Amino acid sequence: MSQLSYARYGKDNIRLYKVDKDEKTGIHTVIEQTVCILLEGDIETSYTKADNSVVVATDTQKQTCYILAKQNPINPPEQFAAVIGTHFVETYPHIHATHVKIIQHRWTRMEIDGKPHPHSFFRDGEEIRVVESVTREGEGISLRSKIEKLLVLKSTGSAFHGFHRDEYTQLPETWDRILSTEVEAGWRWKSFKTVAEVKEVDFNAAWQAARDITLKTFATDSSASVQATMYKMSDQILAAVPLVDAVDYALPNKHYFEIDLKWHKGLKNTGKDATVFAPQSNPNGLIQCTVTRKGAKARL
Ligand SMILES: O=c1[nH]c(=O)c2[nH]c(=O)[nH]c2[nH]1
Repeated sequence: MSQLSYARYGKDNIRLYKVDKDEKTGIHTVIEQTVCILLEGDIETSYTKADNSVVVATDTQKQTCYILAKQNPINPPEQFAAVIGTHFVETYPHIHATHVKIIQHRWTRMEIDGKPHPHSFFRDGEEIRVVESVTREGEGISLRSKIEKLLVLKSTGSAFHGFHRDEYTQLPETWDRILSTEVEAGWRWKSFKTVAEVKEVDFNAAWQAARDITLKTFATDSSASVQATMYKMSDQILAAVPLVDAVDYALPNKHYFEIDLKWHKGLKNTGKDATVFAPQSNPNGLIQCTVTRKGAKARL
């Protein structure tokens, strides 16, 4: 009658914290992550025949995550994802693929009296660093890194004019508008054969470069549109990180509407006189793109 056509299982929302304590200087470095592990393989009978002998319990997966975190660096998260993924594929002959997602939360070192504090940190926003990995038996490790939930706004330096007009168009052209978005930026790495190969890569430098390029381009570009600005960002990340094959952005356009206040004693609050705006929750524009190197296959 029926057949199992998709099966993955594992542990989600494994919360993990690791501290590195430098004995000489007394400086602590902390990392907090949320890990998801999903396994694939010859596990059909656990669904179709109640055969638990093929099940590496999700609790075992969680315990393994803690042990691997004790035995290995968990920063950069790309490297830890590869370590976890490879462990399951190499340890269990019937497990053929591991999908690992790691969300790294921000703990930024406090500055007290102008000096970096050795062991105190604060959460400076909701921005997260994300890694998605797939380790497949015989096929190596594929990695995608992401920045998510980085909220930015510029109060000028953005225009939107010259767009298609017809009988459905009401939006006026603008040469000066507010631009705000919550950045979701991803970069896909060339595939790696082994964990040793992954360990050679400076993922933290790439994350820093992608973040710096995103912020600098957002701030300094005379934006003709979200589309044009995000393409410039993608292009620069591809140039800065040679091991990256593809860069993608998904940028919501978080609108700020002008409010006409001339009904009140002729108050001027539109065009160049606009200072009070109404931030909109929804609907919002949503602009997406993937940019690859010339000659690479497009995946639109
Ligand atoms: O940068 C923009 N891109 C669009 O496609 C668009 N559409 C729209 O209404 N406003 C904007 N802004």
